[in-house]
Amino acid sequence: MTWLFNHPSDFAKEMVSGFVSANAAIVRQVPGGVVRSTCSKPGTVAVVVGGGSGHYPAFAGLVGQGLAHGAAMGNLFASPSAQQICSVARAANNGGGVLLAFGNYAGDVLHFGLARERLIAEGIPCEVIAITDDISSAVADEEEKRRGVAGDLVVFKAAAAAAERGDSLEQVLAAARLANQRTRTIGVAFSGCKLPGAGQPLFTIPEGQMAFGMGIHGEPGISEMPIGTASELSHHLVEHLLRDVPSSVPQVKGARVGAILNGLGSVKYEELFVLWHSVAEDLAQRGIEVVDPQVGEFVTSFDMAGLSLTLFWLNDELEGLWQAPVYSSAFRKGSRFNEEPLPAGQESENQVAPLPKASAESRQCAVRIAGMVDALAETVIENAEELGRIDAVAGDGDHGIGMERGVRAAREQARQALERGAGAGSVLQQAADAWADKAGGTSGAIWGVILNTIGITLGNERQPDTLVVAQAITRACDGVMHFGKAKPGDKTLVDVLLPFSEALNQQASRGQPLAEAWWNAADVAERSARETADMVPKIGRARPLAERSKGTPDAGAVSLAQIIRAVGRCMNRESETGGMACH
Ligand SMILES: Nc1ncnc2c1ncn2[C@@H]1O[C@H](COP(=O)(O)OP(=O)(O)O)[C@@H](O)[C@H]1O
Ligand SMILES: O=C(COP(=O)(O)O)[C@@H](O)CO
Repeated sequence: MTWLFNHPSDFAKEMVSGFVSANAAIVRQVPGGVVRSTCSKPGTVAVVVGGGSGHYPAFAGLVGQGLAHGAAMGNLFASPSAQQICSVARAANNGGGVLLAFGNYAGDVLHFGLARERLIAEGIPCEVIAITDDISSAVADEEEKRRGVAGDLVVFKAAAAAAERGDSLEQVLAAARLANQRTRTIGVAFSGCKLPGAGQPLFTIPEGQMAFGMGIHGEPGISEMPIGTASELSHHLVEHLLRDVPSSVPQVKGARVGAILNGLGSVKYEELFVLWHSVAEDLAQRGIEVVDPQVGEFVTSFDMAGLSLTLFWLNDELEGLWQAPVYSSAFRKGSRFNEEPLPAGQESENQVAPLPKASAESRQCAVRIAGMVDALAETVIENAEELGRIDAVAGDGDHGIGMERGVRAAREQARQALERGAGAGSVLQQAADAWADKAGGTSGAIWGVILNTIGITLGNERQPDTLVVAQAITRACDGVMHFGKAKPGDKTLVDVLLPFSEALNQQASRGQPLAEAWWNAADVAERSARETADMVPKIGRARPLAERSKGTPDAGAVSLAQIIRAVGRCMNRESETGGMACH
C-alpha cells in the first residue's frame, strides 16, 4: 500500500521535486530528471543512469560525486523517454562523452538506444550498457536476456569511478562491462506492491509462500515455496548464486566478492541484518572473502516485501573501482568530496522548433488528422482500465496508464501544431514526439515510431490518397519491426499491425476509397488482436510469463486494434458528412 499521494498521476513528478528540494547540495532538477549540482572535472565522461520511477534510491538517489552524473527518471515503472534521457545527458555532459547505463528492460533498451543515436547526431559521443545481473530471468547462455536489478549499483559505480579518474569513453564502457560480467543477483518476494491510488496490488503471492527469483515488477521467479527461516533462505540464495559463477573467476574458494543485500521495500533493516548474518557465515564456510558488504535499500519496488542478494566477483580492477569514494544522496563511501556547487542552471528545453512549410491542402487534411488523434485518445482513455487489466495478466499492468499518458500528450500537441499552421505530416510527427516523451515505456517508443513514420510518409504537401495511407502503414510496420526487433508470432502489436497493413494494401490496390478500405482492414486488425490470445510471448515483459499469458490477448495488440477502429469510425463520420476524410 502506498499511503500518501495527491493525484496518482502527479506522484512521480512531485516525488522528484521533493527529492531535489531535500538534496539540493547534491542534485539539481533538469527536464527529464536530475544531474549533479556540484562541478565535475571538465573533459571527463558523464555517466547517466535511469529507468522507471518507484525504485528509490534507483535512480536519482545514486547521482552525486563518485557515482552517476545524472539520472533520467520515467514514470512509475516505465522507462524514461529518449527526449528525457537526451535532456539529462546534455546537462550532465562534461565534454568527454556520455555513457548511458540502465537495467535491461524493453522500454529502457528502446529509449536509451534512441537517445544514443540522437546524442551522437548532435556531436556528443555516447555509448550504452544494459545491465543483466538477475540470474533468475534467463539461463546462463542467454545472459543478454537477463534483467537488471540491484546489480545496477555495481555497474554504475564501476563506470563512474572510471570516469572520475579520467578514463576515455571506451575505457568507461569497458569498466561497466567488466562489472556487469562479474555481477550476479537473485531475489525473492513475499508480497506484491500497490502503486499510488491502485485498488489492487500489482501482483500477489499466496499467503505463507515466497516467490523465489521474482523480479522487481512481479516478473515470475523460478519456484514458489513456503517461507522458511532466515538461514534456510540464505542457503537457497547463496547456492543459486554459486551455481552461476562467471567463467572469468578461476576458483570460488579464496575468491574476493562484493555483496549487496537489498531490501525491496517493506522488509525491515533488522530482518536484512538477521539474513546477512547467515549469508556471511555461508560465504565464509565456502572460503569466500567478502569485501565491504552493503546491507540496505538500493533498488526498491514501493512496498514490495522482498529482497535480493547480489555477489560481484572482484578482480583488482573492479575492487579498486568499487572502493573509490562516493557521495550521493543514498550511497556514500570514503571521504567526502569538496567540489564547488554549480552556478544556477539555465535550462532552455522548452524552445519550440519551427514547423516545416505546409500547403493549404495539407493543412486542411491536418485538421482531420487532429480530429482522428482526438478520437483515438477518447478510445484509449475509455479503455485504459481494461488495457491495464489485460497487461497485468502477464505484463506489469501499466499499459493503460502509459497509453493514456501518451494519447493525452499527443492530442494536446496535435492541437498546438494545428494552431501553428502545421500540415498533415507535421501534426502527426509532433503528436508522435509528445506521445513517446510523455508515455515512456515500450509502447511509448513504439507509438512514437508509428506516428512519426506515418507523418513522414504523408508529408506536408499533398492530400494523401488510399495508396499513400496504405504505404504509410506499411512503412510504420517495417519501422516498428526494425526498431523493436519483434517478429510476427512474438505476441506483440506487430501481430495486428502487419495483417492490418497487408489488408489495407489489398483494399487500396482494388481502388477502394480510404474510409471503406480502412474499415474493412479494421476487421482484420480486431480478429488478429483476438488471435494473439492463443500465442505465447517471445519478447518483452510478458516473455517470462508465457504460460500465464495463454488465453489472454496481448495488451498492445488490443489497444492498436481499438485505435484502428476509432480512426475508422472517424473516417466514416467524415465521409458521411461531406467527404471530409483524407482521400
Ligand atoms: N519489441 C516490441 N516490438 C513491438 N511491440 C512491442 C515490443 N515489445 C512490447 N511490445 C508491445 O508493447 C506492449 C506493452 O507496452 P507497455 O505496457 O508500454 O510496455 P512496458 O510496460 O514493457 O513498458 C505489449 O503489449 C506489446 O504489444
Ligand atoms: O520498469 C522499467 C522500465 O520498464 P519498461 O516496461 O521496459 O518500460 C525499468 O526502468 C525499471 O522500472
